Amino acid sequence: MPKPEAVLVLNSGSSSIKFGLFDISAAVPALLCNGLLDEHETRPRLVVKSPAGESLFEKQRAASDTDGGHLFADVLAFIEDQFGNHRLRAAGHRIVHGGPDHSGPVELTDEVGAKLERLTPLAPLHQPRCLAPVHTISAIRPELTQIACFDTAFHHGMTPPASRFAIPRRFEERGIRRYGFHGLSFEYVAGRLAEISPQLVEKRTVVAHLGNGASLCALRNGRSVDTTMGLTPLDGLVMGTRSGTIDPGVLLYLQQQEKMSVEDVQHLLYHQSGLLGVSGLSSDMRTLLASGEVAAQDAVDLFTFRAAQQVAMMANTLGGLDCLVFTGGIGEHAKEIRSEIGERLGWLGVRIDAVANNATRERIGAANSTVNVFVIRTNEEITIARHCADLLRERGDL
Ligand SMILES: Nc1ncnc2c1ncn2[C@@H]1O[C@H](COP(=O)(O)OP(=O)(O)O)[C@@H](O)[C@H]1O
Ligand SMILES: CC(=O)OP(=O)(O)O
Ligand SMILES: [Mg+2]
Repeated sequence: MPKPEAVLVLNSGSSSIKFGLFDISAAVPALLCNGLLDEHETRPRLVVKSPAGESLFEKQRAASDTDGGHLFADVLAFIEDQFGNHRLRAAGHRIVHGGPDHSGPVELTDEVGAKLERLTPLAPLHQPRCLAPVHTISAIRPELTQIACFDTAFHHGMTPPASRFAIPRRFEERGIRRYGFHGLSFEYVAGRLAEISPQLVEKRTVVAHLGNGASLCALRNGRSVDTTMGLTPLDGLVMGTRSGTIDPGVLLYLQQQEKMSVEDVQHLLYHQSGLLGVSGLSSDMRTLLASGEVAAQDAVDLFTFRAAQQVAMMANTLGGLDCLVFTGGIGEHAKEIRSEIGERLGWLGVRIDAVANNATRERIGAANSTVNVFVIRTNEEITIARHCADLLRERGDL
């Protein structure tokens, strides 16, 4: 009997690093175990669970050891130990920025890796975090194929005017255009929506990925036609620590009048703004919803105001709205946020059923809603596993 084939998936986000081990022997990848590398505590912690949610392994690094990279080595050792009957064929990575050249997954050769490294200024909060495990794994397992799956790829077919900035055309030729992100999540949601409601595929759908990073995608026929993030993951919605859409004049003012350096402005926009900046309290939606402070409520209000405003923008691209989907940590778990955004979109025909919403059912639209409203739990990891399996099969390696 040949050994079953497996792929290790790493999903490095701005607030978490998730991973999953998938059996890719059959057409549909099957989860073997998954886990979280939690770096937010003072000591990085690794938790591995079975598909049923039982804890399989837990490890906390010593206080002196702040390098999360060691935990990737622990993940590989755990897999070797517990799933040694599988043949690990590849490590698949979520890479946030793919730049203009990548419309699909690619093998992470040294050359590709170096090119992706050069995109760091376009995603300074993410790109180094996504590429770090690539380096760790290639040091420990140099023979293992590594594959990059891009957040930008799903939006690659987006065309002007949606993809264009109103600046001189020569900059567009140099790649300064709107790329969009969270594509692995939008791709998963589009696929799941087609399973739940095939008749909605041709309809006008807006997907709201609301997590620590947040963006919207206008979907038609399963493809992205518009999105709220741009050249970088700073544009669009209010996020945990990012400003979202801002008058570019503010940036000039901060530099010219407040004498802030370019680095200070970058730090302000990526790390000190958004929910954290407005509340002065936290970037975590749970903390803000539980707080009685006025500034926390102000931050939540701005979040839902801007989200509804930009859903309307996406609906405008689509020429109307038939379907609204919530996903991401906030979209999946914060019923208050879904309800508030729904209220603000009442004029577009959105009505959320309070009972279904409180119970976080998959369908939360009320009977009199002209818009179908869903909550779909995203799964970027399985999307990456599928892409890796497809690439390995295309190459005849599987
Ligand atoms: N039960 C909950 N209620 C409200 N917000 C939640 C809940 N669970 C998670 N969140 C929020 O989800 C966000 C993280 O989203 P997630 O998609 O997991 O992050 P990332 O962007 O790093 O992938 C945080 O702001 C967190 O507060
Ligand atoms: C692109 C992006 O914003 O990702 P995250 O939600 O992980 O921050
Ligand atoms: Mg995420």
